[in-house]
This record gives sequence, C-alpha cells and structure tokens, in this order.
Amino acid sequence: MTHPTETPTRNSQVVNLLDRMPPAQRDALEKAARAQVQDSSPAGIADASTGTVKLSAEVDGQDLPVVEQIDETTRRRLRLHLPAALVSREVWQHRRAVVTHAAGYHASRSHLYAGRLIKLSAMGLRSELASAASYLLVSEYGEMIAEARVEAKRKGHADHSDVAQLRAERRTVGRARRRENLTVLSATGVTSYVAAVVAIAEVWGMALATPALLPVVGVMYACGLREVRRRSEPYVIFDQAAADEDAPLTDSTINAALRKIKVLGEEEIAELIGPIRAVTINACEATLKLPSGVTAPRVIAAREALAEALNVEPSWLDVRQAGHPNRITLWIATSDPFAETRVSPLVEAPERQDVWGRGIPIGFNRRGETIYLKLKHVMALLGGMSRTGKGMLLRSIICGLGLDPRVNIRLAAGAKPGEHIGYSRVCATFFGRRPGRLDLLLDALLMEANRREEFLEDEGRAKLGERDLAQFPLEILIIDEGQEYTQNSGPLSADIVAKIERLAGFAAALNIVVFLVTQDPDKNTVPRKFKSNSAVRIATKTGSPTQTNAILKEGATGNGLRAHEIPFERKGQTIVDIDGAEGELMRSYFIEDEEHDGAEPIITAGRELREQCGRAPGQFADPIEDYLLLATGLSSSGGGPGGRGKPGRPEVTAEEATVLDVILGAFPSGADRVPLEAVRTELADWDQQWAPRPEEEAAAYAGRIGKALGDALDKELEGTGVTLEPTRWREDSGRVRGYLKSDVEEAYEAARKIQK
Ligand SMILES: Nc1ncnc2c1ncn2[C@@H]1O[C@H](COP(=O)(O)OP(=O)(O)OP(=O)(O)O)[C@@H](O)[C@H]1O
Repeated sequence: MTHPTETPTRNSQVVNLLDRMPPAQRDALEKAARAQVQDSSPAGIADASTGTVKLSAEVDGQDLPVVEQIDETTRRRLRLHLPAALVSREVWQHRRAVVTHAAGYHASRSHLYAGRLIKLSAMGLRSELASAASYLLVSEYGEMIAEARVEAKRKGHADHSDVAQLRAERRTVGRARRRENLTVLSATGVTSYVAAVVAIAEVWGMALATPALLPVVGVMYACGLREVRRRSEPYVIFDQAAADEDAPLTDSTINAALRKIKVLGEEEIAELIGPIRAVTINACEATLKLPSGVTAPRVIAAREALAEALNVEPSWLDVRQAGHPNRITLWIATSDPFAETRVSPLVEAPERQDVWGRGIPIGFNRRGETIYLKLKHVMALLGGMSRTGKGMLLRSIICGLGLDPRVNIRLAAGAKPGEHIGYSRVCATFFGRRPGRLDLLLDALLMEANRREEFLEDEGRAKLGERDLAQFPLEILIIDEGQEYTQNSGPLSADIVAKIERLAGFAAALNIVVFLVTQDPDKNTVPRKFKSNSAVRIATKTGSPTQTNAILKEGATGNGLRAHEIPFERKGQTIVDIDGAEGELMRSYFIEDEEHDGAEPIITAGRELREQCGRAPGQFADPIEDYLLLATGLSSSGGGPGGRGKPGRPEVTAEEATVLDVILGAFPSGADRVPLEAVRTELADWDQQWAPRPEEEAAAYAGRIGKALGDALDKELEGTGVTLEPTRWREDSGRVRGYLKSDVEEAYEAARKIQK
C-alpha cells in the first residue's frame, strides 16, 4: 500500500505519518495494506515495497489501492473507563478456563464426594443416636454405680446401700427424662416424619419421597460436621480444584509453589497485581508483588524448581522482573510452547528488512514472541549436531539478509553447496567446497577492512555506523559447514583459521561480520579467538556439555543453558545468546525445505528489491569479487555464472556453460593439473546428472562418468581435430589420473574457434 505524498520543496522533510499512529492502529493498517496488495498481485504475495513511503512524482499515473480505516475510538471510549478486570477479553478467558476446569474437576470426583458425605453423615447419626440413648438411659449413673460396687466389694460386701440408692436415683431421673416435653415431641416428630415419608413413597413412589428425605441428609451432615469438630480431626469432603496438576493458574497455586521452594516463608504472600490473563491458547500470565525482602532475581534464579513445584517443564515457565525488583510477571503454559512449528513471517510478508536496526526474525521464544537477530558490529557463531536445524536457521537468516539491500552476502559452503543454490541470486559471493577460494576471500575482506579503517582514520571516527552503509555495505561472510574449512582443508586450515581470527579481532566495527556455522562444535572447529570475539552465539542441539560450552559462554551449562538437553526430535529448538535475548530458549521459524522450496518467493522478492536499488550481484562495484576474479580468473558473484556455487569465467553464462568450462573451472588457482576425482566433484556441483546415484558403487560411478565425459568432450570438440584425454602422473600418494591445464586450454581454444 502506498500513500502518495507531495514532492517536497527545498529544506522540507518527508514525515512518515505511520510513525505517529498508535501501535494497534498501525498494525491494523499494515495488515489491511498487505492483504490489499496480496489480493491484487498475480502471485498472491505482498511485494517488497509494502509500507514504503513514496512521493507523488514516483507514483504518477499508477492506480493505487486505497485502504479504509474505521475510527474505533468512539466505540471503545466507554471500555477505556472500565477497569481491565471487567472488560479485558484475556482476563475473562482465564476466568472461564478456571471455572470450566473446576466444574469438570468436581464433576469427575462427585462419586468420591458422595462417599465422603455418607461417611460424615453416618458418623453424625451414630454419635447423635448414642448421645440420645445415653441421655434417656441415664448412662452417667452406670459409672457411679460401678464405682460404688467396687467400694462395697473392697469393704467385704457388708454394705450395698450406696449401690441401691444410685440405682433408684437412675430410675427416677430416667423416668423424668423420658417424660420431658422435648423427648416426647422429638419422638412424635420423628415417627410422624417417618410415617409421612413412607406414606408419600407408597402413594407417589420413591421419586417424590427422595426430596422429602433431604432435610434428614442436611441434619445428618450438620451432626457429622459437629462431631468432626468435636474430635478436632481434619476431614475434607471437596478437593481443591486449583491444586490439580493441570489446573489453570491461580494466586493460591503460585503462593503454594513459592512456599514449597522456600522462596517465600510460611506466612509470606505474593500478591496478584491485577487479574491473571490468558495470553495464548495454552498459556496465561500473572503479575505479582513480592513481599519485602524477596526480589525478582531470586525468583528468576529458582525458575527450574518453581516449574517443578507448578508441575510443568522448565521450558513452559517464564519469570521476568516487572519493572520494580519486587515485582515479577510469571508466564506459564499448560502444554509445550515449542510443540508447534511456526512458519517464518517472511513467507507471508517478504518485505524489506532492517538487519541493522530491528534485526531478522529468526524464531519465537516460549511466550511466542518473535526473536530478532541484529548483525551489527558482531561476529556470529552457530553450532550443533547434524540434522538439528542449523540449515533451517540459516535459511531464515539468508532470506532476511537478502531482503536488506544494504547487505553484501558472501556465502562459502564447506559441503553440500546444492542446499544453498536457491540463495545465489542475492549473494554477492557464493561458492562451495573451495578452501583456496575461501582463503582468498578472507584476504580480500582483510584488505577491505584496512580500506575501511583508513577511511575512519581520515574521518577521525572509531567505527562505521548505519549512515555509512551506502558507502560501505554490511559485509556478511557466512561460512557454512565451517568444520570442513577449519579442520579438513589440509595445510590451508591453519591459514583460514588465522585469517578468521584476525578479522574477528578488529573488523566488527568496520561493518564486516563473519558468521561461522559448524557441526559438532569443539576447540578444533571453533577458533578460540573467534569464539571470544563473537557476541552472537546460537546453539541447536549439541552432543555434550563440552560442545554446548564451545558455542555458548564459558560455563554456560552451569547457568542453565543446556543445549545438549534439547530433545533431538524437537528440530529447530535453539538457545540464543544475542542482543535482546540473552541465553534464551527459542524455536527457529520454519521455511519449507522438503516438499517445495518455500524460500524461493522470498529470494525473488529480495532479488527484485536489490535490482530496484542497483544492489543485485553484478550490479554494483564489488572490490571483493574483483580481487577474487583477478586472482583466479573466475567469478563467484551470484554463485558464479551458473548460479550454482561454482566459480566460472564471468563471460560464460549458465546456459552457455559447457563441460570444457567446468573442467577448466576445476583447476585450483595456480595449479597446472587436476585429478579426475576433482573434475567429477565439479561436474556433480554443476549438474545433478553428473552426481553419484543413490547406492551407486564408487567404481560404477567412475566408469559411468568416464564414459559420459568422453562422449560429451567428443561432441564439444567435433570438427576441431583436437581430442582431450586424461593423463597419468605420479604423486606421493601413487599414480593419479587427470587433466593437464595446457591440454584443456588447447581444447577450449579449439572449441571456441569453431563456435565463432
Ligand atoms: N524450526 C523448525 N521447525 C520444524 N522443522 C524443522 C525446523 N528446523 C529444522 N527442521 C527440520 O529438521 C530437519 C533437519 O534440519 P536441517 O537440515 O536444518 O539440520 P542441519 O543441522 O542443518 O543438518 P546438517 O548439519 O546435517 O546439514 C529438516 O528436515 C528440517 O525441515
């Protein structure tokens, strides 16, 4: 949605009125604008310019959609004056949950309650009958008579007068009691009542007699209660619904849990500030004032024990300080907040991103809030075991970076470059599995860092800022499967590690970021100095506490950051230690990667945005690619001429590339020969038909490719009179088969001439 604005006169300024709207109204307008553009765009997605202010001159003659906003303030005015406890939908939602839970809880226990009521009533009836009988039979005289008899026996049966006298007295008192008005009335009442109930039952049946029995039940219950109190025995008929395992949160549950973990003393109370609110389908939030002497950090430190006391997993509970150190907000879920996969917002809205200021949306925390990754003046590290979601996280990051044209993405894949081919259209540099080229790329970045430093020196400044991005774009070098370069590149590994560490030491403030992604992180795969300089640390599931410590802060596992305890089946669950989310558990956003390429529309939007700004690969002066081209004669801008992560001669486009181009591209810089094995890898990277088939034996694969290569070369060299055959030479490891560069260059020239 575009708002036409008058072209500004000199010294005037364009003001974005959206910035002045209340957040709710702005969100509604943004949503409506996006829906409008989605409806009117052929692909059904909002374009990258949604939300961009344009001047009237820029949109002259265009048919712009109009989004109407209804002013809801008047309708809401009354609501504004009522307390939140009465009008808040979330509060009522929580209350409904409490009542519904209590009703279900008590209904399921009704048989227990009936049993306890009958027991209590029987106890009451028994005790009342016993005391009535004791009254009417004057049983208190029984003891006195027994004592008189013992006394008489002691005196040798000489005198029985006391016993006789007491018996006579008992008879007189008993007679008097049985003639008392109350006794007579009670007996008459009870017999009349029983007769009436029997008569009702006989005439109208038991159904009508039952309500007539209710007073008896009530009286018996009251008698039972009196008896229980007299005995001072605890007797509970109705259980507490709030104490149930899956009961919605109430203040009594919270207080009981805080007392159980000894954060509160027996007499202390944490008071609710405002009502408890339902915040998502499965979670609610309460704000509490703690008693004096108990602070929020103390409760936060005891989070895990509190979770246990509240019968939930630690990841289902979040405790934060609510401004004052004596106040906390407590957020609790009734089921795993990470159970559900969430699709990246970039899929729905592939719009311009602000990597510098706001960051890239990479995932959501337990509260469902979006976590943004800012790549400003930092070095970044991402590690974890294989198949734990590193690639997916990188997917969100590269898509986000692609949508900010101020960023130059340099992607060096240590393995599986095929996984990244889709990103090549927004990558200033992209290549796979080439330690030599990465070494050169690091040299180029070090030179660029020096150039930027000289600029700062001239300017008298210490670091580059956002306003310098037009002149010095944010250079982000992503090294995926970094272990292949830092550990498995033979003699080059040491050079690569040393250069990464050097860059990490001083380039962050120069808008140069190294983002190292590594499998099975440890001391060998993560260079020590790089780690100590990285302010962005992200761990997917790791294999051990040592691996967790290799990514997150030293002693991270002791601080509760236990990436090795993340369940393997919860793909994408991650611990991030980044600006704005220190040591926070999150789950990465999902962008479809198996059924279809869900990143494709985002990368297309990023490419279009970059083309509009003249910032697509190849469109701008790029000293780093220039350096690589000069050193190797090959370009990897936009993933090389084929866009497949294979550097090639810049003059050859993907459609024009031939097998000869691929063989020529397989020679490492400065080498005069290349083994057949390297040629096969190069061909497989270029086109899937050259890759090994599933379960194909190495020998069968070599035979198939040897034949196909021979045929393809014959075809390309047809009519030239030149043939190209592999040669054998001796190396330390034994005899090697491959091509000599002079032979390939001769064949290449011959083929070129005939094509002309
Ligand atoms: N946040 C997520 N939500 C849902 N599924 C995910 C998420 N992250 C990853 N997955 C799924 O988990 C699987 C493995 O993810 P991914 O390929 O990113 O792992 P990886 O760590 O990069 O593995 P490797 O190191 O072997 O390349 C994929 O099938 C992916 O679809």
